[in-house]
Amino acid sequence: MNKDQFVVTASQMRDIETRIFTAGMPVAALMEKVAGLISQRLQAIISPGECVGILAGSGHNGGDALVVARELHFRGYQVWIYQPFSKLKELTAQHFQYARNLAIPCYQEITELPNCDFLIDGLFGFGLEREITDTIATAINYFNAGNQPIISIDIPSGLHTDTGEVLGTAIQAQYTFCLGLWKQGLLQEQAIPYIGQAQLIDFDIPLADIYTVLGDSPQIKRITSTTALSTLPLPLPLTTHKYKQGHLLLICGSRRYAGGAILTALGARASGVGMLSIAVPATIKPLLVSHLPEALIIGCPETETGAISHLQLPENTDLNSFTAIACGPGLTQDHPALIPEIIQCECPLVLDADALNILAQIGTISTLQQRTAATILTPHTGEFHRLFPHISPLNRIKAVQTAAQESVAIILLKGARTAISNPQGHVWINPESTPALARGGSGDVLTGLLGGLLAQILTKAGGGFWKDQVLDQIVSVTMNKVISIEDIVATATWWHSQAGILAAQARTELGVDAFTLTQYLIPVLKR
Ligand SMILES: NC(=O)C1=CN([C@@H]2O[C@H](COP(=O)(O)OP(=O)(O)OC[C@H]3O[C@@H](n4cnc5c(N)ncnc54)[C@H](OP(=O)(O)O)[C@@H]3O)[C@@H](O)[C@H]2O)[C@@H](O)CC1
Ligand SMILES: Nc1ncnc2c1ncn2[C@@H]1O[C@H](COP(=O)(O)OP(=O)(O)O)[C@@H](O)[C@H]1O
Ligand SMILES: [K+]
Repeated sequence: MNKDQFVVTASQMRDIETRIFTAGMPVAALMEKVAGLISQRLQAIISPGECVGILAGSGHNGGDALVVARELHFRGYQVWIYQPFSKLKELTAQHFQYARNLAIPCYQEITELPNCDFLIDGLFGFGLEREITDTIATAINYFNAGNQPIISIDIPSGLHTDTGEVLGTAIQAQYTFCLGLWKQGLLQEQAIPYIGQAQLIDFDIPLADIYTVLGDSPQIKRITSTTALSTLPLPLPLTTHKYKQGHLLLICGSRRYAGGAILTALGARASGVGMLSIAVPATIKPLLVSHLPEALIIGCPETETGAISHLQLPENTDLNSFTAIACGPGLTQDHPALIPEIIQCECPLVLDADALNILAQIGTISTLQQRTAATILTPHTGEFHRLFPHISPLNRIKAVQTAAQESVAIILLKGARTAISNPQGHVWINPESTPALARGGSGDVLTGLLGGLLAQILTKAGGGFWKDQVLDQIVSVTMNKVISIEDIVATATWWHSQAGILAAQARTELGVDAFTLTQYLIPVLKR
């Protein structure tokens, strides 16, 4: 089984490690196995004959590094060791003694160090708990200032394993080889500048130990292509028809921000949703019709400034006629009374952009208390702060958990590492994205895509069921598996960022405007 989706804190990793050792695996044997795998990975990056500097700490992260030093020495690399500590853990001390007896040059002062082509960072792993100061801090800053690439073992030394916070100073790695299971800190936004390209080294931790420590339904998970694809509504049932593929209502746009409505609608189009209705101010109806001939465009009465002033739905239709509703992009805040009207709907509701700004004005928690079905809020950091001013966004994982619990909504906090939490604190983190998405309008595309996916999967699940399950957010048991609303939110997030990555590969990071992004959504699935 792929262990890519699990995420651990330092204390959980230590518990798992203890179980393995108690079961009989010798500590030295595990270190030997792990370091062997690291050495193999390194040999794919570094050519024999090149010079490798090994930075060894006092704990088992240093032990790993010293075994790597020995292996590379025998494989024909020129190796030296920097080991400035006077007291080492026993196993680490043994490996250090053997390396010295092999005549691998060892140094305690940075001023003595020869040049090298690569540095291997084994100073600290998940055992680092306090600030790095003095000699070691100076050394880390010295290594960062050099121009040789650094490869970190387990986590860049200096990062807090859980929060990704820099404890004094930290190694800026080109590669990070995370050992066994992904550490939570590597998924925090503040750690990104230090990690480089991250890879997991699977060293066969028994699944039973993982589940014993993390629980049968782990609280924090990484979104992977496998987890995301398993939630997509593919293949379509052979005998389906358009009303069985979901009916999404978008409420978006204004005379001032007509483009936001188009981008949201193009995101929804790519989701494959069966029926798409779009409520916009009447003035921009012809524009929407010309871009989306397949959608039902509902022209609504508008304010003097060109914002929707009242939702005028077609005859025999009310908000509960739709499988899902997504609202917000391009609305403006000119007519706040629209949001209390929409909040009353009994179907899942996505609120984004100006809908969130209005929600913050009229009271986030008191307004959401009126909801009888699932609500999904998709703020970026600024909107998050307006909605939940008392929650610190520094530890984004904790922040989404707290916000979701307080608001009884699913919170999707956008950013370079988008984090999603349901009210019970189950979190998904999107580990792969691209700064090419940091452009106006790309969030609108996500809102449409998410709305369309929700409508489709909820319909497929038979509808109705979820209405009684607001707290559990469980959609249904389809194809022998439970799909919860937050799983659908995670899938939309993954799809959106993969489209950004694919578009950036084809067109560079500068070539991913929001319209272009919509054109890469379907190619992600073809790939
Ligand atoms: N789990 C697994 O399955 C496996 C784990 N493995 C490896 O073990 C690593 C964890 O090893 P670990 O527990 O020995 O801790 P690690 O991070 O090496 O160092 C902590 C040491 O540093 C010291 N120290 C702390 N802060 C300091 C500071 N600010 N400034 C100065 N010193 C400071 C502290 O000593 P102290 O001073 O507190 O006595 C302590 O001794 C893990 O990341 C992975 O690489 C693999 O080998 C096998 C599979
Ligand atoms: N540095 C980044 N790396 C990866 N993804 C990013 C980055 N910056 C922004 N994004 C993504 O781009 C989108 C921007 O959304 P948002 O801020 O709502 O923009 P807009 O409101 O203009 O549409 C989000 O999905 C976010 O996760
Ligand atoms: K390290």
